[in-house]
Amino acid sequence: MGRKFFVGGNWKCNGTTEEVNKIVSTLNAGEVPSQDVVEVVVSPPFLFLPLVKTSLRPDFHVAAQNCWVKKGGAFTGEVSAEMLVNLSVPWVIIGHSERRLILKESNEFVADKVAYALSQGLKVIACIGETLEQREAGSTMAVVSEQTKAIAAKISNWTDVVLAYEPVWAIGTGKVATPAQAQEVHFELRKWLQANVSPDVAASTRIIYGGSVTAANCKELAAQPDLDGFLVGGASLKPEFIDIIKSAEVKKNA
Ligand SMILES: O=C(CO)COP(=O)(O)O
Repeated sequence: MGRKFFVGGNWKCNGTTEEVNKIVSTLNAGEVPSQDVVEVVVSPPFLFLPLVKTSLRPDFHVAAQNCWVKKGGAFTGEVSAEMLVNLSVPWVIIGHSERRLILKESNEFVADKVAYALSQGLKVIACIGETLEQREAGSTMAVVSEQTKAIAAKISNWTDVVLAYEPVWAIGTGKVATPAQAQEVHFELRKWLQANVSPDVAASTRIIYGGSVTAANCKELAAQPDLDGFLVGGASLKPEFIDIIKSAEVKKNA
């Protein structure tokens, strides 16, 4: 149903000006499939967004890693959705597990952020995912469907949403979900969208996987039918990010 492969690079809280320039040069020199085949979005820390935006090749786009939950104002230390729009930053990552767990962002708070960012015209990479404890307790689907339900309750248009399934136990651990494990959750999430939002939204919304994705494991994951791309952490800071982008070809040839 024409879900374009999506590869996001989440740089998290990493980088100096020199390192950022180096990553951008590598990305700019990379030979990757055309924009018709893959959408590439990199997410540097706020401070580097203007630098990356002006120096990055035009077929790649940028995302912020967070934004404030409502209109800006007296909220020390926050960056508003309006500011991102003002700087022509098209995308924002919301609800990353590092923010949910370390900064205690609740399902409702994340959902409010998603709704507000969309209302301002931003496109949103909304992150969900279970912890190891939750997986071992057999509550993976209960957890990710609660997280998705909170978002679904507050938005009516999914066109500008990419859902990122990132099992917490796979993030930064080198312990990637197996293709079957990822496919199972992506399939269930799509089924959830079909039953609780609409068949159209289920068919058209991209569900991407994140958690220890590398050049070595991306192709097998990309081949899974309900997996529409990746949100890459550590490997997005390295030249192998180009190889991960190229895994979009797997889909094209599927
Ligand atoms: O959290 C992630 C992307 O948002 C994944 O991080 P890693 O690829 O470093 O495991």
